Amino acid sequence: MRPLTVMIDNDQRLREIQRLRAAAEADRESLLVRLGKTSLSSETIIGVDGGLRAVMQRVAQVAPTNASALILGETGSGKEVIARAIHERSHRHDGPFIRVNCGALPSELIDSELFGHEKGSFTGASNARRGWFERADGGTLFLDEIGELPLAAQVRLLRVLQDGVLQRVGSENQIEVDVRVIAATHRDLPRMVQSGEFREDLWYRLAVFPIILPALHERIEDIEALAQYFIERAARRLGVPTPPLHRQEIRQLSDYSWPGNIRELGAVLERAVILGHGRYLDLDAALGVQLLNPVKNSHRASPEINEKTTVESLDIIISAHLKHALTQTYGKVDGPGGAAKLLSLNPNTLRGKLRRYRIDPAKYRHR
Ligand SMILES: Nc1ncnc2c1ncn2[C@@H]1O[C@H](COP(=O)(O)OP(=O)(O)OP(=O)(O)O)[C@@H](O)[C@H]1O
Repeated sequence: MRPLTVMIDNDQRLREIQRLRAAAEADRESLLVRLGKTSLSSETIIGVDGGLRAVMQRVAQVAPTNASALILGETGSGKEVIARAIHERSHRHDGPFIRVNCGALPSELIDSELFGHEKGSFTGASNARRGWFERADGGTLFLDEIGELPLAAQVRLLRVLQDGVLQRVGSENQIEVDVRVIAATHRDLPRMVQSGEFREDLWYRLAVFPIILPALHERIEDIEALAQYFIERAARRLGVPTPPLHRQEIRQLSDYSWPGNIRELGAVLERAVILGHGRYLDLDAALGVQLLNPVKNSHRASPEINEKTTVESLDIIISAHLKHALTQTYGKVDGPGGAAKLLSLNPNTLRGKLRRYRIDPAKYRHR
């Protein structure tokens, strides 16, 4: 009979493996949703004639080849959109496009997830399973957040890329796969190579064709078109009329630093459409929430702070705060339940502020 402690260890390990499998399964579910109709087709890439012109030229050069591509860019800057564009413009466009988030793979399951496993090859492997490489056969495998892949997995990935064959976990058989790999990361891979966190041979293999995606603050010329696109999309989704986008609002969007890039822009504009009930864009309030979020803004806020942006940001925050109070009081300024009481301000002082920030309380009465 086995000692009790060993049995407990095994049980715990099995439970842990099952938990990890469930987590991987959940990630796969979200992946499949992304592969479906929520995915963005290349038709809607904004900026192809603007800030993405050089990137799209690179896409056109690399797409018809079978070369690996490496997309480098900040979080939310559109790396997946570009990976998909390469796939759609390649001769593999009828094949699968599969995105795997390397950062979300539990380290114990990386091999099994990428290369598959045979039945009984490890505790919990009750069935044989094809890995993502096999599933992407004839198509493109998009390895997102490649910088998160542990060194041991990097070695095995390199081997598959070089030889075009893989072995499932627990099998001696070599399986041939025809997969084009596109990798992406927001991390500084060359620095990781220097520090030994990323293998140099894999870097050379992947970086055959690097594509550097500009951050949103480096392609301000696209802000208006992107904003218009996101406003229309939000209005359509919410079933409300499309509110107009004014010059002053475009300026306001252009002045912000966008640490979360295009994803953040989309979220801010959706919030602005919601807050303005489709009648107008409540950009002050939508951006106010963003500016009050110190975590998201911290990494780029400091070098850009100067007197002008600080004063402007403060104005935006105060104005958002006043609007928020008026939303809660349905436009009532003084008396019981009024915004003055809520803000502990003298009603005349509040009226002065509302005039200064050109806020009309009447606009909030209908809500
Ligand atoms: N050029 C573009 N035109 C329109 N929408 C875009 C464009 N680029 C990105 N988006 C949208 O912005 C959001 C973020 O894009 P995407 O997921 O491709 O960024 P990412 O760089 O891969 O992000 P992460 O680093 O988090 O993986 C998505 O909703 C995408 O549809």
